[in-house]
Amino acid sequence: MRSADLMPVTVLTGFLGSGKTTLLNRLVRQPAMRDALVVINEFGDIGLDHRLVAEGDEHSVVEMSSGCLCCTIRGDLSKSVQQACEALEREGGRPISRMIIETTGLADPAPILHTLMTDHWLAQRFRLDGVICLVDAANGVSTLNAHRESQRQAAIADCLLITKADLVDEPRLARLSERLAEVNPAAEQLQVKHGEVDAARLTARRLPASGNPDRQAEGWLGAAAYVQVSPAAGLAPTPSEASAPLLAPATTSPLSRHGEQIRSFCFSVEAPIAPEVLEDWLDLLMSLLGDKMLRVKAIVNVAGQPQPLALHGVQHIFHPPVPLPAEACADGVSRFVFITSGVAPEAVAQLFDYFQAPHPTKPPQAQ
Ligand SMILES: Nc1nc2c(ncn2[C@@H]2O[C@H](COP(=O)(O)OP(=O)(O)OP(=O)(O)O)[C@@H](O)[C@H]2O)c(=O)[nH]1
Repeated sequence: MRSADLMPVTVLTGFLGSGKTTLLNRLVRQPAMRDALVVINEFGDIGLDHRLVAEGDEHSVVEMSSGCLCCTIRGDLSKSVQQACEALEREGGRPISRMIIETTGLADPAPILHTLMTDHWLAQRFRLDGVICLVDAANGVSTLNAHRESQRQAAIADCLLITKADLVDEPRLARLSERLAEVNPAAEQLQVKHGEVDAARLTARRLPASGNPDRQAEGWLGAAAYVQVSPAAGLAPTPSEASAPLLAPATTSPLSRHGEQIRSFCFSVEAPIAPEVLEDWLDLLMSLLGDKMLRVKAIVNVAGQPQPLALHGVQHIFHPPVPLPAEACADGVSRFVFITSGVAPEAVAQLFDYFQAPHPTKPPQAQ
């Protein structure tokens, strides 16, 4: 099945009490979400959230409450979705056309995206449309500072929804907005009150499908918002990083003040990239550092290919590449956005140089 034919999945994430259920309740009432399958993951013995979600076909809401989707019950996602689809079919219900997954407040979204990409049944039917992260305006900054999960949720998102904006003043909102831009410079930020948002706004940053306009691909990548890194020199290392092992996380960064060090950057390559260089480089990066790769997005000019390719990876896995219209990479520059947990940009740049070099000698030392 072509990527464009797969059903879109929206992952709704956000820390405890950030307003996910409130938002979902509003979303499912909108015509654009009429045919959505809603998966609600709750933690604890008594799941309540699903009861709060608006009426609708009983099979269009799937509750998963025996554990957290990102750790213990990943395999159950596929089974539960499959059962819901079969039940709808058996009972003549409306076929679904998209899925929304509400994660628990403590979930790390990366393993959930990984499951969507690697589970055979799911990957044949669904594609990630976007990750929406809700951040509570009243507690957002302190939550980001105190909880690694909250930083990861914000870092990986395509769109950041600042909820409960009615509870705080403008300076406080501005501080939160700045902090979020540190963690995730490319994500669009929207303010939401009591879950009121147009569903169409949340689906505007999806992974481009063949034939989509190039502007959409550009928006999806958001490359311009990141620290820029290029091959050969990479970024000049700071004195403390210069003597550190290449693949060890760097110790100093403006983003390392609070808990986990999220490092995101855009690596650009001007000349077309030979397919074997691309494959070897990404294979090695993902096998050495996959668990630190929260998200990788790229639009690549591959040597000998008439169309640029969109790549999308999470942890050790990449989606099948999606060919884009030539205009999506009009300047011929390949751009890779890396959102990582502590991966130094130099590691990415130097590994690329190694594979790009005509007579490589020895790969850089992994730690
Ligand atoms: N004032 C105000 N309250 C809000 C807003 N959005 C949500 N709330 C309230 O915040 C509380 C938590 O909202 P939920 O939607 O349950 O949050 P959640 O993210 O689903 O919570 P968990 O499932 O516990 O992680 C509820 O009492 C909501 O009514 C908002 O924009 N403004």
